[in-house]
Amino acid sequence: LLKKPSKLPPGPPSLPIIGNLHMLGSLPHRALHQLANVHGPIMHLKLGLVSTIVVSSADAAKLFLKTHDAAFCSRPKTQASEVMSYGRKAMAFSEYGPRWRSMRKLCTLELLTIAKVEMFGGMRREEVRRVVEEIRGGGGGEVVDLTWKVDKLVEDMTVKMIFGSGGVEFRRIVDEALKVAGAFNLNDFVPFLKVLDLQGLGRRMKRVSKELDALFNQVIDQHMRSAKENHGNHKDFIDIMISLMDSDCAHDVQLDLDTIKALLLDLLAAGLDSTATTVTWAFAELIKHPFAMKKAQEELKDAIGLDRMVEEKDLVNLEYLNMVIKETMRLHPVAPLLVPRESIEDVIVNDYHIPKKSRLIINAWAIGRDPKAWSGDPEEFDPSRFANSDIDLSGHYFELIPFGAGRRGCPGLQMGLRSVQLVLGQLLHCFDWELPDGVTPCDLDMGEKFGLAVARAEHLLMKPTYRLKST
Ligand code: HEM
Repeated sequence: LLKKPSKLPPGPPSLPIIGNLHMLGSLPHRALHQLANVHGPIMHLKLGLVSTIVVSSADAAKLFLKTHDAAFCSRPKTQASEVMSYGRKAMAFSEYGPRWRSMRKLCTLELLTIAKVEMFGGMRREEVRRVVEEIRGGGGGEVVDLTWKVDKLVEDMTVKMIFGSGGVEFRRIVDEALKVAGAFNLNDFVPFLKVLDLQGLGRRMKRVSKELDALFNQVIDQHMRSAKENHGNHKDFIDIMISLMDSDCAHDVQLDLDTIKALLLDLLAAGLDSTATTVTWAFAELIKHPFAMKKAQEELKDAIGLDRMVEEKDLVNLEYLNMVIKETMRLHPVAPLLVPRESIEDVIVNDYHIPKKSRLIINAWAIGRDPKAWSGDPEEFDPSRFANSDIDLSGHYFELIPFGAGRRGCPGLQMGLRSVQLVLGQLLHCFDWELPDGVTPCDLDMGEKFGLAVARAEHLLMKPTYRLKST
């Protein structure tokens, strides 16, 4: 913790301010990590007009996300959440309160249950197999843009799960929506700049939300027309939501059209890039660490054999693959600063007074590198650090929180993790992977691109060779 000021005002002191908006740069998780190395794991920054607490160690994260979770469980009002999320009608960007609680209940009990994860298993199986065949059809020896392939595969799986089907136009609109929602928006930190809209984000938000709205109306309308023929047989999330519109068990939510559309955007924003980005980071690390790649592939060969592809029932037996995923998420959490929180009341934390409506940023990226929490070299990719360790991704181990923790922790963990395991496992099992001629693992650029999910700056180009015996 920062040292307390020597002259204390009456009552608990405020945390002294040590930084401002200019210090964040283009990769804020890295800049904040450096600041924390100097000022400690709990810092107070003034970002524009917003008082922001930044947390950068496992112990401090536990303090805010467990001990004081009830006080820090809201989300700040942002321009994107207001303009694009139908006045914050859904869940991910909504303020804490009875409405959020009902929406969360609806999501966890109706949409993101283990039963629904299983229900979409057949669809995932077909989609992943189709991409394996596509890559194999390249004849071998040809360079594949793995980033693009994995992005497209996860997009197809997510869109089928939510909408049943998609389209090219859809991708363009959603990409733009994610870009403007993920941008660092000055208007959120210096509200009087909103009228000037210096970055042009406000205008882009309005434009894209209009396009999204038209698209959502079109797909919901199609689903409503075919709902009668489905006879209660739900094929995707929209079917489920439509059936809940008239039902008694909508968990106290008035599931109107705007709420459904806001929820669709939440699910797309949360589900699309997070899964694909994790898979490509894992591939990049495995290419840089051939020993780990070999070990993961040998485990797949021993557990499954080279006569068939991976099935979802195999995934629980793939201990090393799961360690690779944890290690990837430790070093490359897709949301390195999680999703910002806001305090709903005045709180005293470690003798410091933190006023109501303070913003809370949890630097999961820095926590994954906290030398007090991780032995050896925390910067080194080493999946075996999880051997004989109880640490999992559930949010109960604060040194590893890529899905967040506490009341606002990710409700899509099971859904997201299952897709990551299947896509990564299948591609590692079906192919041997090499870098294109003349490129060595040391040349591989590990630069990042900041956004709603922090992806690799460069696409990953790889040469696959089919590895299985049978078709
Ligand atoms: C690898 C995959 C994923 C990762 C790493 C991830 C990560 C996260 C993180 C860090 C948060 C913020 C947690 C916090 O504030 O403590 C979050 C929230 C959320 N995630 Fe995920 N997520 C993933 C997949 C998914 C999927 C597939 C869905 C649903 C289709 C989903 C739905 C949500 C929702 C609705 C929230 C907002 C929860 C709330 O505010 O109450 N996520 N996720």
